[in-house]
Amino acid sequence: MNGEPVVPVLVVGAGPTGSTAALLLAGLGVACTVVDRDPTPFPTPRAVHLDDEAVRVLQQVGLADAFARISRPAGGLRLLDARLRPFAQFSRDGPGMHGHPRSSLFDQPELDALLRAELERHPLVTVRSGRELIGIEDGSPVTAALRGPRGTERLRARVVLGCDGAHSTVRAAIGARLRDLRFDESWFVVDVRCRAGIPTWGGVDQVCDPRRAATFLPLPDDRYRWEFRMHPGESAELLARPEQLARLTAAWGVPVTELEVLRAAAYTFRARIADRWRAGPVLLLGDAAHLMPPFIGQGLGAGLRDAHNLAWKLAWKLAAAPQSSHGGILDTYQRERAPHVEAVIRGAVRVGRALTGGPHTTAALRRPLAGLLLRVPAVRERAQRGIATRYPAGPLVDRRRHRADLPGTPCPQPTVRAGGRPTPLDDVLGAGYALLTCGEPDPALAARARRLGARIVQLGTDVTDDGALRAWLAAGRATTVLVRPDRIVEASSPA
Ligand SMILES: O=C(O)CCc1cccc(O)c1
Repeated sequence: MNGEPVVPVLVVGAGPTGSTAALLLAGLGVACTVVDRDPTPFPTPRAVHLDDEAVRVLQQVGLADAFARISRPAGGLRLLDARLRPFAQFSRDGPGMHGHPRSSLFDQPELDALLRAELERHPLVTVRSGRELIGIEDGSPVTAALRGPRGTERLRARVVLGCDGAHSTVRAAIGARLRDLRFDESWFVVDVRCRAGIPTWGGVDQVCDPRRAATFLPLPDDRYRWEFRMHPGESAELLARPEQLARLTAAWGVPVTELEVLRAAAYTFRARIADRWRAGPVLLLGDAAHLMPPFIGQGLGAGLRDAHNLAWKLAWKLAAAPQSSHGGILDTYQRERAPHVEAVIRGAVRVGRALTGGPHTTAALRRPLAGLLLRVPAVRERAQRGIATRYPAGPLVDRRRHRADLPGTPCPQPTVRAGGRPTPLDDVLGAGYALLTCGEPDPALAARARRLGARIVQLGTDVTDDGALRAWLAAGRATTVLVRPDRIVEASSPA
């Protein structure tokens, strides 16, 4: 066993979070072995929504165009009463700050196929499907025991990433516990094809009916998803019967005979967060670290943000790059991600309760109350904005320099002109650190950028844009920002 080669990173779980983590790492020159329990990607749809910041992560692994082809931009979220009459709408029209549609709906098996093909193509990634992790032995390197087609195999790795979902074996192996954020509801999830089409406005509909809360999502092409809150005593088998399905979907006006059911299953929507995301070289990402109800469509996006936050830090750690100021770089992973994810989970729970909870009297009040609340500009602005990442101050988020608003938040990605051609900003920033400036950075920041090997991007010379970047810098009282490889601003120079 000791003569066996040691792989730099073992990724457990080839779902979108694990696959994206492996591709990000491979893009940074780190070889990964990805193992998955299932011999082939899981064929049924699960996640259906990503926001623009999450699609920007897919862009970093070269999949933004392919994702655009398999997804449809969504108009936003509407709240409907029990008779499907809209009473509030949160629009996600127009380009977001990340250079992608602010809301996209897709069918997960298609995303899985894109990611799997990319993994298979990458010379630094090895995929070993049909192998289930059964244990991890501490040590340096770590030894993972895998049950595979030829019995138990052992694999040694410098780092193990647990991307193995809600029932994570890696989580159990490091003794992490899930903290309960108090949401447990059983919902019936039905994915269908309807060749005749179901009339939609192009966004997500949330039916705020306490007797039968429901969500309706128009996926690409002729696919659709319904989610119905289940009543005590109901089962997926019962609700999947044609007469029950006809009753549940009647308000949408489609004969049940027009529906081809792709999947009908009961799900328990939960809100949980792991108390520790790392034990030495073993780390948790995605559903292994956190679970949230789907009411704001942020579950998978949180996993992709985890991968984005961690991959470059891990690459630096493994390369022992000259980041002497970044000692304990892996400690920043949970410190940054956990508060953000917890806020998102709590937001999803609040939305779920507000939209679908409570007795009939609450439902009667919901409509006028939503109307009133949405007249308050701050509330409206907050609801329209959706989820915005903001990491706390720490070793990689420097808010000490001046009254800095930008550190800890993402740098926008407009299309800029570079070398005479329209180019997404991230292509100009490159895969490492970048210093984006429209003035003279203060000497300390410039020196830090040099130490980090940052690419210097001068606004107005190297790139020009329509003024959005200057406006963003000015609003953040900055002339220069040091942008991390995950596009989060680490530090800024005052204006
Ligand atoms: O807020 C949005 O624009 C989308 C919300 C959404 C996405 C997916 C499921 C869901 O219940 C809501």
